Parts: sequence; C-alpha cells; structure tokens
Amino acid sequence: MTRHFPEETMFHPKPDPQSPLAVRVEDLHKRYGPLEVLKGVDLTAREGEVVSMIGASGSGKSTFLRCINLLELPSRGRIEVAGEELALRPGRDGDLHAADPRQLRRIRTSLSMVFQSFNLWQHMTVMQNIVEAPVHVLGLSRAEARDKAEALLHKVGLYDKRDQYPAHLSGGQQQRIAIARALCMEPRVLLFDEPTSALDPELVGEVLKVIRGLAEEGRTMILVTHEMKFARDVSSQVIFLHNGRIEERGAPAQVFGDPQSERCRQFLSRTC
Ligand SMILES: Nc1ncnc2c1ncn2[C@@H]1O[C@H](COP(=O)(O)OP(=O)(O)OP(=O)(O)O)[C@@H](O)[C@H]1O
Repeated sequence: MTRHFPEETMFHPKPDPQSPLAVRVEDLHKRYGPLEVLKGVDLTAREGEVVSMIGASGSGKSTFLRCINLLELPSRGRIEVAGEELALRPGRDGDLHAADPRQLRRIRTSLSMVFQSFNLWQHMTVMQNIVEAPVHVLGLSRAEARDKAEALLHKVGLYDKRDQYPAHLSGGQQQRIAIARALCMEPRVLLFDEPTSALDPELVGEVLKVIRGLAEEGRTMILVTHEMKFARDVSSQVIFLHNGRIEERGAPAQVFGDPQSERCRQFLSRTC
C-alpha cells in the first residue's frame, strides 16, 4: 500500500550534499553477553541533517545512539565525529574503549544528548542546570554562561522559570530545559533519545515544537523516536532498525510512503 501524506505539513531539512560529515558510523556492533543487539549498523549524517531512527521496542535504537558517544561501549565498528575518528581499543571485556580520554571528552562536547527522562539535577535551579557544564567543561565565565542560558531560555519559552527547581516544572517544561542545557554546550550534533516518551500526551507537542524549530535552524540532529508523524515531517533521512540491523533507510517520503521492506511496511501499518 502506498501512503499519502499532505506535503504542506512537512518540513524537510535539505542539507547540501557537499556539506561536511557531522557523524559517520561504520559497521557498529554491540553485544551484551550472548545477546547481539547491534549487528553492523552504519549511519552518515551531514551537517544540517536530521536523521530519525525508528523501529520496534528492543530493536537497538537507543543502544546505537548511546554507542556514538560511548555511553555504551561498542563491540566493533568505527565512529567519526566532525571528521575526527574516535580512537578505540579492545578491552578484556570484548568491548571497544576510548584509547584517549582527552579525545573522548572533546568528542563528547561536540555531541549533546537529550534523554528520555530529562536527567536534570533536582537540587539545582533551572539556571544552575544550564550553566554548570558550559562553565566547567567549556571554561566560560559564569556571566557569559548566564547570558547564553538566558537567551536559550527565551528560545524554549521558559525564561520566567529560570530560578525554579525542576520538581516545580511539568515534564514538558523539564525537557525543554534539558534541550536548552544541551544547546548551551554549542554542540555540533544533538542526540535525542526518545525525548517525548516519558511525557503525558498533552505535553508532547510543546517539546516537538522546540525540536522542529531546531531542525528549521539547520541544526544537525540524530533522533530516536516513536513519534512517526514527527519523524516523517522533520527528517532528511529515516532509518528503520529491526533486530539490530537496518532494514530500510531513505528520505521520509520513501520510507513512510513506499517502504521496500515488508517488516518496515508492517511496523508502519501498526504505528502510523
Ligand atoms: N545494559 C544492557 N544489558 C543487557 N541488555 C541490554 C542492555 N541495554 C539494552 N539491552 C537490550 O538490548 C536490546 C535493545 O535495547 P534498546 O534500548 O537499544 O532498544 P530500543 O530499540 O531503543 O527500544 P525502545 O524503543 O523500547 O527504547 C533490548 O533487548 C534490551 O533488553
């Protein structure tokens, strides 16, 4: 069945095919004991691209995203960020570890991650949550970091919450703060791990609106999501993962409108 979606609701970043590679992952494998969760996954994201990763629960999407910045250690593969290959060496546990901790810190600074569960520090105000990393990791003065944080709080519509603690905010507001915190690090690439999955349905829209705005600004993003309509609307590239392998990839019009893989077709018929 060919699906039809109204084109006018869609925004698709169209990165220049000549623009530099932001992220390149080759042949990524991840094993947890006997369970091989990733079985050779490749991804190429150019600057300005929005890559959405979709697939059933347990297909390996989050694990893949977490391997890019070594929050999970891959078992095999190559990872390149902004043209720099992450130096990896095999450990006794069979996983690949960072060979150079300084390089890992540098690469992690280029990749800000937004988590499903926000991960804000509960004992700090919104402002403190945003300025800590820029001060301690980027070496900004507190005043510089505050200025940047204030601009970002305006951007996500939460300037008036700057002195509140996370517990006093809704989930949607906390996630918008987490996005402001990620942006304050001036990353080359934003990694989103199911950023709306922990939210009540009525709060999802406000977070997707912020992410969509970032796509329109030309931010490079890799997004693991169960929001199919959103993935269709904002992505330049969609990857469908099944049991740790890429079953289908392409432009959203192709993946959602005319998927070639039967598994992808079935998945979309259940979720769209
Ligand atoms: N730390 C871990 N130890 C052992 N197994 C793990 C670990 N983390 C993930 N897994 C397993 O790896 C598989 C892939 O998990 P992952 O969270 O990457 O899937 P997903 O596609 O993101 O799923 P969901 O959409 O439900 O978040 C699952 O079978 C999961 O149980």
